[in-house]
Amino acid sequence: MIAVDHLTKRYGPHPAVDDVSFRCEAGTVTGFLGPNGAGKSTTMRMLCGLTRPTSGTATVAGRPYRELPNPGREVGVLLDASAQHVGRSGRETLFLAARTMGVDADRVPAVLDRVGLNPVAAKRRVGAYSLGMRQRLGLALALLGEPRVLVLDEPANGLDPEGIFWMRGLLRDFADRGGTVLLSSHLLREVEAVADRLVVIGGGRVVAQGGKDELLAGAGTLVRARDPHALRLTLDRAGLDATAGADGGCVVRAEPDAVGQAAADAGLVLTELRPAGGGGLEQLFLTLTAGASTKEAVQ
Ligand SMILES: Nc1ncnc2c1ncn2[C@@H]1O[C@H](COP(=O)(O)OP(=O)(O)OP(=O)(O)O)[C@@H](O)[C@H]1O
Repeated sequence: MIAVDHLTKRYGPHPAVDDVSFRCEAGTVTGFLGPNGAGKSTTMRMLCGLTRPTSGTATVAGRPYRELPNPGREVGVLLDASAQHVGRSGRETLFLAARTMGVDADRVPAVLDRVGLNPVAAKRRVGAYSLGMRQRLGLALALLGEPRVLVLDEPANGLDPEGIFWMRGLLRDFADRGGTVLLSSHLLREVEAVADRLVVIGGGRVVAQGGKDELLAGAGTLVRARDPHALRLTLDRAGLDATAGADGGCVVRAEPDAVGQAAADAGLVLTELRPAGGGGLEQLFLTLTAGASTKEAVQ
């Protein structure tokens, strides 16, 4: 289990992470989403003892990471796949990590196989690996100690579509066997496919969290009118809270019935009216993080 409570990190006057709290339970995959610079990596680094919080706490299995007696046996961490020693082979990297963690070296071939690094690839120097191969090796390192918790920052970076599909299966299987996964990703469709719960962060603060289905269901109403300006005025006058969505539409925090009625009362011609969650996670993400830098975040 992961518990993050009122976690805050300031660099100078502005908080990179601002009073963030969430839980990740056993048996679930939690998708951690946010635009560039939202504070995802900083939160994960604090969770893994790499960055000291200004205030608040983060624990794995009930303890701060730095107090875990053998952290690799409790939590598998993949924060930066390019941080591996380039002069060693993948196999050597894993053998060394196994010795450090007190894991039986016999586990190494099985873990290599699990992440899809074949014996030829495993003997090559990491310096010659593609980013996708480094991600697989990073995942192998994370899984080596048979932890119950995985913390993965952008693990799909550099993976091809087949690799992304494979990783989705691996994470789902890990959670279905009772593991806990916290996963940050820019690939919203992948997160949508694998996550049970979502934590959405923007400008260092949690803007939404909860079950994926529940968040998608409560995403409000997407409405478009022939005259967008008149629509905004009408929604304002009706006291309906609206955010400009993608492509000139508005996402309104109200049921379609209330939005349609307000438009009809004002004699507006609507070209679209539907639950916003029908647009999936991408639409929800854009709505929740509107105003923050989302340009690079949606792929
Ligand atoms: N060591 C540091 N010193 C100063 N500012 C930092 C440092 N690390 C992060 N920041 C700032 O904190 C904010 C959050 O950064 P962070 O890397 O956590 O965001 P992110 O959500 O992981 O973004 P991305 O998706 O682009 O990786 C950014 O404004 C960033 O510039």
